[in-house]
Amino acid sequence: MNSNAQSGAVMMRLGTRNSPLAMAQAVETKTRLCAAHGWSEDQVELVPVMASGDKVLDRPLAEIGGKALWTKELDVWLAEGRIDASVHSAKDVETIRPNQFHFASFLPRADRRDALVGAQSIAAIAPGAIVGTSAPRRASQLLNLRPDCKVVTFRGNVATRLGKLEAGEADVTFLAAAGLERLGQSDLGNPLEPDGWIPAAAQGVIALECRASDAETTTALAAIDHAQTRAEIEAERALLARLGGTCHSPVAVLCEGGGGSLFMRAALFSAHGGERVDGIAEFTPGDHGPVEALADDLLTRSGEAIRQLFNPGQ
Ligand SMILES: NCc1[nH]cc(CCC(=O)O)c1CC(=O)O
Repeated sequence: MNSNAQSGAVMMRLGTRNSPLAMAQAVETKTRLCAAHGWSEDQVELVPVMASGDKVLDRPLAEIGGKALWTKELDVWLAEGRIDASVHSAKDVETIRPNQFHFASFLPRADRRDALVGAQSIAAIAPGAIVGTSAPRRASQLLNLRPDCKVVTFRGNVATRLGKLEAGEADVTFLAAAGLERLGQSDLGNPLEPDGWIPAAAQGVIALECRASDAETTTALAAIDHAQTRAEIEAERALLARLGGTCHSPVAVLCEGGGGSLFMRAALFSAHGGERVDGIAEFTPGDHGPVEALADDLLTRSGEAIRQLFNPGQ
């Protein structure tokens, strides 16, 4: 960060992926930073960085390297000091991160739900419909509820996926309601209530990472941290860490609550949705004992078809 506070000096360089959704998230971050610190627009510089995850679009992320493909270029830029902080979709950030970085801020959580595009509800999907998704959690959860559906790989940014739907490559797809909202396209999706459909860990949240050694940036970012969101995301990530979940692991988790108590529901699925294990936990923010106990209990109750998709203890 630039310690020279003179008017007009760039105070922070924010690295971001260059997809339209990532850019919208970076703009939101910049707006919040300027409001919190009284900086003008040109005092926060957005630095778009092309991520490998945006280059290879013909294969599922889980096959080509997982969530690291969203972070590795930004990580290099951050480590080399070419940017002061990275803007991430919290859901896309691997469970285990380099020690030299830390999450200095989580912005207030937006809509956490998945939305269905092309059908009103899971029950309303036409029998035998083709559903486009590359997310193991979405595919397995869908097949658990609707074994008659056929899942096909669907990657690319939001516009690409909507284009594939338009072109008839699938009848239905899922998109994060938060993503549609940030792109001004909420009207396209039908959000699914968490009672019947559990979203992904950290969905709907923008996370800001900086170098742990950079006290100035850490302090500046802390001004826009949202405590409730942090409590939820840290708990959801603690569950993933305890499960040893990877991008191949169909795990759904949602944490909500307030007033000093958080409530978590989670489910694990087998690859084709034939098996499913559900559980809940209640805990106080920061006390992840019950969350870890939930992870252990879910794996204990799981059969081999689910357990083989997780690496607990790693
Ligand atoms: N993996 C892609 C991705 N990462 C974050 C979002 C949406 C925004 C969010 O969840 O914060 C999306 C798109 C989607 O799942 O439809």
